Amino acid sequence: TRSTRPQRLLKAVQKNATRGDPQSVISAIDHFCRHSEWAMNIGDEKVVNELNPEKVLELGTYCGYSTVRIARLLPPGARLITLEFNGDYAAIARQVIAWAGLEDKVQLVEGASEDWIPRMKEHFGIETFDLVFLDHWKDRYLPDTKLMEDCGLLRKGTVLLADNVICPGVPDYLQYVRNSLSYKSCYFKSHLEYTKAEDGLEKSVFLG
Ligand SMILES: CNc1ncnc2c1ncn2[C@@H]1O[C@H](/C=C/CNC(=O)c2cc(-c3ccc(F)cc3)cc(O)c2O)[C@@H](O)[C@H]1O
Ligand SMILES: [Mg+2]
Repeated sequence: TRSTRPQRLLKAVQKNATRGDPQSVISAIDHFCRHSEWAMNIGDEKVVNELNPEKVLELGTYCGYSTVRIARLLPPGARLITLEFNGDYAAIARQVIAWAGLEDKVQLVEGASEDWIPRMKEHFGIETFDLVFLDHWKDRYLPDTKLMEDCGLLRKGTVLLADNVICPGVPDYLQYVRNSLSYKSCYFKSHLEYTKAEDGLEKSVFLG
């Protein structure tokens, strides 16, 4: 059978990127997807650099591209937990993350966000997160945010960074974080990967 797109992405990484060099993994994936640098969501790097997070949660790993982009900026000892419930994608992402040499900063959990968010304390000993990157099914951003609130995983100052708030768009989530008294929210205009369409990230700080 024909290889899948994620399998071809992994091959491109193994062929064109240098083991242990996260930037070369990012460039190999950018090239594979015909991204161009200016189209990238540089918002995620700005937020990570400013925040210096110790504990990061990513919802929706896919092939691990944003995982590598974020994990490579983390200080030593910091940890990124990324949740992916599609076994094929999780298998590819594991190899992409390993190729980047970031496996000791990243914990990929194969499972659904709604099942694992309530288990962060007892399973990973995590009380609260410093940064959460939302990039999974768009209709799940809001329920999972409310679940994280209910599980006490957000502390005063926790940053939620949501991808694709314009395209494909997450209207219910945006309405919530922009109108809730518990968040201070702002929008990073960016471009949608692959195209020149406008997209953007929403950065929302939990106020406790
Ligand atoms: C619901 N709980 C969940 N728990 C764990 N993993 C979950 C998950 N939901 C989804 N996932 C996983 O996240 C990933 C889903 C991502 C959804 N993303 C998009 O649809 C998306 C779509 C576009 C896009 C935009 C424009 C366009 F024309 C075509 C595509 C751009 C993006 O940046 C996107 O992130 C998959 O790997 C899926 O298996
Ligand atoms: Mg996305």
